Amino acid sequence: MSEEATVQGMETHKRMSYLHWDDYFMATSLLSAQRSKDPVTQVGACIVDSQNRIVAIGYNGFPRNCSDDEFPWTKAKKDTKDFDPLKDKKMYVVHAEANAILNSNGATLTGTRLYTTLFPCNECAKLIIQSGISDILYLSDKYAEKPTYRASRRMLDAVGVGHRRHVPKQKQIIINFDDILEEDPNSSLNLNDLHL
Ligand SMILES: Nc1ccn([C@H]2C[C@H](O)[C@@H](COP(=O)(O)O)O2)c(=O)n1
Ligand SMILES: [Zn+2]
Repeated sequence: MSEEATVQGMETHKRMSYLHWDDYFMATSLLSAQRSKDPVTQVGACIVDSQNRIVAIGYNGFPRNCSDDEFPWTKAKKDTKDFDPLKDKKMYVVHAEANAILNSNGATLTGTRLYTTLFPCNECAKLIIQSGISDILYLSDKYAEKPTYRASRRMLDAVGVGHRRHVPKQKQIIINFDDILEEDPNSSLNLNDLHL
């Protein structure tokens, strides 16, 4: 039997396949990460208040007006003879979590939750603690053993900021613009004509 009960083609019950809150906010973070120009790791973050309202979102990128085409997206290799620390993206990138906090535009973040696609580093942990965020949900912890992430965990644990890996309820969420356009008789837009 289908999830949505129907009588003579009319939906009579609420739709059951709606997104769970945590999946919704993590998906928002993932969507935000898609804005990142970082060729290796795209990170997205979303801050949510106790009433499940999105306060701010962010992704990793260079500071405003620092050109994505002029600043380097490379990682400088320390043990090479032409090592140049100024050619390393980490000198310039604003992390997704930091951008989300900055994008909150002065709203109080006390007691909010941060959804992030990657566990926060130590610098972001400092900002998270100082801004009053009380819980972190993350997807990946791929750098867990690096000192910056161990320091992050140490600070978060010391002050009681909760952190847990988000286990998605849904395996995937498909966004297909075509689905909406196909059911709209007034749409003259043909997605095949788009220049992406
Ligand atoms: N929690 C984090 C961790 C990292 N980022 C950013 C910083 C870089 O743009 C990228 C990591 O690059 P990789 O070392 O994997 O080449 O992710 C962040 O925004 N938030
Ligand atoms: Zn960070």
